[in-house]
Amino acid sequence: MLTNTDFVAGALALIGVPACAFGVDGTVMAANAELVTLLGRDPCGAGVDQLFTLHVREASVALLASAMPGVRWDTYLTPASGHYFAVQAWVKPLPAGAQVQGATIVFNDISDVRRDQRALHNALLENQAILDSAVLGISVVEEGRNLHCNTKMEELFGYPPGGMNNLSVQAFYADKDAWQAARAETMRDFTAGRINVSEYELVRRDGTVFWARLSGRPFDLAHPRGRSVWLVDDITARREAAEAVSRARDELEVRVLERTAELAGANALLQGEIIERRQAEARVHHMAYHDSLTGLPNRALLSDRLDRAMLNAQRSQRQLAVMFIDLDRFKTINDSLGHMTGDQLLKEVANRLCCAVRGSDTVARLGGDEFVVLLPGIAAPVEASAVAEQIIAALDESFPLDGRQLHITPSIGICIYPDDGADVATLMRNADTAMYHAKATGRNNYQYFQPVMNQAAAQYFELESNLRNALARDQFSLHFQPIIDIGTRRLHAMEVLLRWRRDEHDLVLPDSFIPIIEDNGLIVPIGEWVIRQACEQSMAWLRAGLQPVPLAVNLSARQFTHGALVATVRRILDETGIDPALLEFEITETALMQHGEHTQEILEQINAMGIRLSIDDFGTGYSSLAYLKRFPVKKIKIDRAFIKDLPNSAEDRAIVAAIIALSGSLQLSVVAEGVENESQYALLQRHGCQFAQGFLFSEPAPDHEVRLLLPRLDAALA
Ligand SMILES: Nc1nc2c(ncn2[C@@H]2O[C@H](COP(=O)(O)O[C@H]3[C@@H](O)[C@H](n4cnc5c(=O)[nH]c(N)nc54)O[C@@H]3COP(=O)(O)O)[C@@H](O)[C@H]2O)c(=O)[nH]1
Repeated sequence: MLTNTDFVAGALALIGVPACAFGVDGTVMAANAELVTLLGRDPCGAGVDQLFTLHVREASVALLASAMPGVRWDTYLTPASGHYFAVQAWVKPLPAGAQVQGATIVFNDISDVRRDQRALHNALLENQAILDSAVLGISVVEEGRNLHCNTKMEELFGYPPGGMNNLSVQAFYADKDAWQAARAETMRDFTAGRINVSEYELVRRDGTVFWARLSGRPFDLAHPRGRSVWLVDDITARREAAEAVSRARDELEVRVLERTAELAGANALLQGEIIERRQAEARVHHMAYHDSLTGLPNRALLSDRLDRAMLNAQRSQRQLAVMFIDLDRFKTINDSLGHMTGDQLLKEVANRLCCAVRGSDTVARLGGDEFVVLLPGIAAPVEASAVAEQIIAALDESFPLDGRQLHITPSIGICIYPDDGADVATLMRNADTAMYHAKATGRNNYQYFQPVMNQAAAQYFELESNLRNALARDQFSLHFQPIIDIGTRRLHAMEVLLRWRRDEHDLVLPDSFIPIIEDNGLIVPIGEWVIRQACEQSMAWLRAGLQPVPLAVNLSARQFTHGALVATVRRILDETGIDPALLEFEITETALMQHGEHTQEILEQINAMGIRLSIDDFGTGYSSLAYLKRFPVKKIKIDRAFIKDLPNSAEDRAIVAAIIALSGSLQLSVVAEGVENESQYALLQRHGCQFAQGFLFSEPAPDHEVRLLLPRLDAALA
């Protein structure tokens, strides 16, 4: 028979969710299978309170006791396993007419719901924890309003907790324009399905600003205008640092540019200096090996080339020639016409020398008027003769310089390698010796070196060296040679002739030393000494009561053209007090002709002082009386070469007669030199020659002899 309890159990079985029924005494009367499964045990017979987990048991029993119809509450059951799980309990009392009194409890398993709730809760807690611990400001924005945000965001903007909620985002921008620009940019990115990342200067609650990096994205990229989440980072420090870095980089860049420019400048300067230095080195090198005036190789380069040429000649079994060239009387031109003209002449000479030799030959200048020509690889010494002749011919033509026609001749010394020397020094020395020999043999010629020349050269150098001290040692003296009036055979004048007493026994005649002192320039101080000495002698005769006669002093070409001559003579006249009428200067016609207008000028100045001028050695040079007419010359002296054979040579007689006749017509007095016998004297007298000089009357003699020829002043007055 079916009991009421069976009926209740049958009803419970139909419910389909865990359920049970309990009586008024609180004992479970029936439980369906779902509940038994859920609990893992059959609760029937046990107290209903035992269904519930301990911590909710009391509360649940209280609710059951209230027997409120339809009471529902969430509670926990404790299954056999010991785990509890969430259920919603729904109590319904058994109907009042029922045979059993009690109530049913239907359980709704809400453990999943609870788990989900818990998970959600945990997720929310997690999110909150994340939001609260985030170092970035995070906010949710909708329709331009900040719905809510994290603490960091509030800190960033200086708001109290919740103070930013529902605020318009515009409030965070400096002005409306900035905000609208940001919105437009955001919409552009969101619409394109991108997150928006931007940097703006935002405003805090207190009005201060800071630089923020914003990164926003819509919750749903498909709805760009919907809710969005924003991350905000204060990047002021980073920007300042970046700006500082940028400034520093800019400064660095500027500094680098400046330094680069500086370095470029310095580099350019350096390059310039390197070029300049190279040029200077090249110049120095050129200067070291070339003559600055003519550009020709100098002694150093010549030595080098000579060295190489000797090696080549040795290898090729050939010879070479060294030609030492000295320009005759160049110093006279230099002294008289000045260094500028002298330099010009040297340059022209250099050109002509270069033209006279082959390209493979070397023309060098050693200095002054000394040149050397090196002929490498000659087959025989005679080849040097051909070159020497070409050089003489090349210089033969006059040099038009400064409106003058200058003439210069070379003296050339030649020596041959290996016969005359096997090293540079010996070859140069021997060529030089040969050159001196060429000078001694009349200049304007060439001479090959011969060993015997060394002896002559040694003598020459000894002489030259002694001459340098002769003036200081008072070794010079004057001799005087009378010039006789042919008509009366009485003393007319005296020529002053220099003598050198080299030692006690050795009286040296001028022909042996005048050319040397002309060459080395000593003629200028020695010549001055002669003029002064002659003037003093004349004054001494006067003081001795003798009637002085005019003294004829020889002037060499070099002395004549020396710039200081006129001033020197004037000073001597002043200092000695001699009457200028008692002084005559004899100049060779060659010396006169050499310097054209310059000569004219000097002659006129001398003439203006009252000193007479005569032409010495007439007939040996240009012999142009017409030309001489231009000069203030009073007398000519016929060279003794024409007098010597006068009695026997019709030709000489004709020449002498012509000179005397022409001189007469030009109102020039004539002196015949070198008259040694009466025949010559008679002939000269017959041809109307006024004056004569020669051994027939007297050889040159010292003062103490010639003063005997001078009339006494008192006798002359009587
Ligand atoms: N610039 C200077 N030149 C000078 C000076 N003193 C002399 N000289 C020149 O030296 C040359 C030689 O002079 P010297 O040896 O004195 O010979 C002179 C006479 O001794 C010589 N003479 C004179 N008469 C005769 C003669 O009858 N027979 C002969 N064989 N010789 C004779 O002639 C020389 C003088 O000649 P000149 O001068 O041409 O009148 C000589 O050229 C001097 O000029 C000086 O101080 N400065």
